[in-house]
Amino acid sequence: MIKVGIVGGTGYTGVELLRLLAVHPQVQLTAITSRKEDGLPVADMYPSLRGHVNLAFSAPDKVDLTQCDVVFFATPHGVAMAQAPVLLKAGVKVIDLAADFRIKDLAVFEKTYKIPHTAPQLIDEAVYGLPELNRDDIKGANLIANPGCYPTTMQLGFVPLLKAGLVDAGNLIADCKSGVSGAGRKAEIGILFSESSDNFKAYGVSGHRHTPETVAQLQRFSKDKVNLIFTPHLVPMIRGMHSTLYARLTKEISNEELQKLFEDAYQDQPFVDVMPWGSHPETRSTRGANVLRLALHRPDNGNTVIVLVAQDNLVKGASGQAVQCMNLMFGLEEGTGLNNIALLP
Ligand SMILES: NC(=O)C1=CN([C@@H]2O[C@H](COP(=O)(O)OP(=O)(O)OC[C@H]3O[C@@H](n4cnc5c(N)ncnc54)[C@H](OP(=O)(O)O)[C@@H]3O)[C@@H](O)[C@H]2O)C=CC1
Ligand SMILES: CC(=O)N[C@@H](CCC(=O)OP(=O)(O)O)C(=O)O
Repeated sequence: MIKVGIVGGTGYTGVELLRLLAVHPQVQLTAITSRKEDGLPVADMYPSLRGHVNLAFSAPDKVDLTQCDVVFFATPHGVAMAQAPVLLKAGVKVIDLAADFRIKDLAVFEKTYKIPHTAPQLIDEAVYGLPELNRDDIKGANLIANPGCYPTTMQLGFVPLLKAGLVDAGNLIADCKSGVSGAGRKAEIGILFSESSDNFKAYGVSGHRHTPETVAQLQRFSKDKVNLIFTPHLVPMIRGMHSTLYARLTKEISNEELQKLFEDAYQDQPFVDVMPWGSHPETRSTRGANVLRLALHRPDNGNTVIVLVAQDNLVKGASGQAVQCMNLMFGLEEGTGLNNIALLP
């Protein structure tokens, strides 16, 4: 059994890890930290886990995480970088759901996140945890930088087009929407019920921290310089993310060939569903499941291709993806514990 520790067990991605790992056949949940809820049984806070998780939260300084085989950091940016060096030295694998190791360029990281990096020596060693694009490296990794939720949708939607050299890399547009759980479980005016329900707005339009992460990853697949306009929006739902991606075709290609390009790209990828041409993937069809659904459109058969992408921000956009990485790192079948179907309706 893999002994698992979770730092930040009270937050949304932390408890989503618990939901997935509590029924994972190869995992023994060993330690779950919370600074505020030291001693509280996990199931008292999250009754859905009654009968499945018998642990209590522990203050971070009261647990020895080096007894674990792998530690997930479901914490704000800056926490994993402080603890990863000691854990890695002790032979513990680390999966960070935050951004500490996602950006390889230290100056870009520090400018984007406005914090100094305290473990820059680990940045090169970290592997970007998007299995569909990085599977072999993840298998051999000790330190995973789990992707951001928006970047997952943008990469899986744009990469087949960029790889095939079919679109103008300098003119990519992503119009994305997230449910409110994307902002985490914290008290903040903008995510109060009265502010975010029955409401709809864009945010981060002049610059969002997911742009540099996404551009750097997309650039790996493009000969031409990538330029991305990314606009996130907050939608009045709890879970779910929908991205509408626009790219300009630069070569002659039929709709059938475009569809085949995506079907071929993802045919061996169990967690990416390429829907029939012209479909409309719904966030509801991904709720609680580690799946990303996408579909292609081309208005009036012109030179703009639109990729619609839907996922659950907490599962394929965060904790499910992290478990997918863990499975690969420990030589397990990639889908172990991740094959449940989305909620209906
Ligand atoms: N929500 C989402 O959809 C996604 C989130 N992410 C990323 O995952 C990470 C976690 O997000 P999310 O679960 O939403 O966040 P939450 O705000 O819901 O939870 C944060 C957790 O971290 C703990 N924590 C906070 N500060 C510290 C600290 N200094 N040391 C140790 N523990 C700390 C908190 O518990 P306590 O205060 O009790 O210690 C809490 O359990 C973030 O980096 C986020 O950007 C990535 C993809 C999607
Ligand atoms: C709705 C909402 O606020 N979403 C978050 C994205 C959460 C996430 O995936 O971001 P990181 O892991 O990179 O912090 C935001 O836009 O900041």
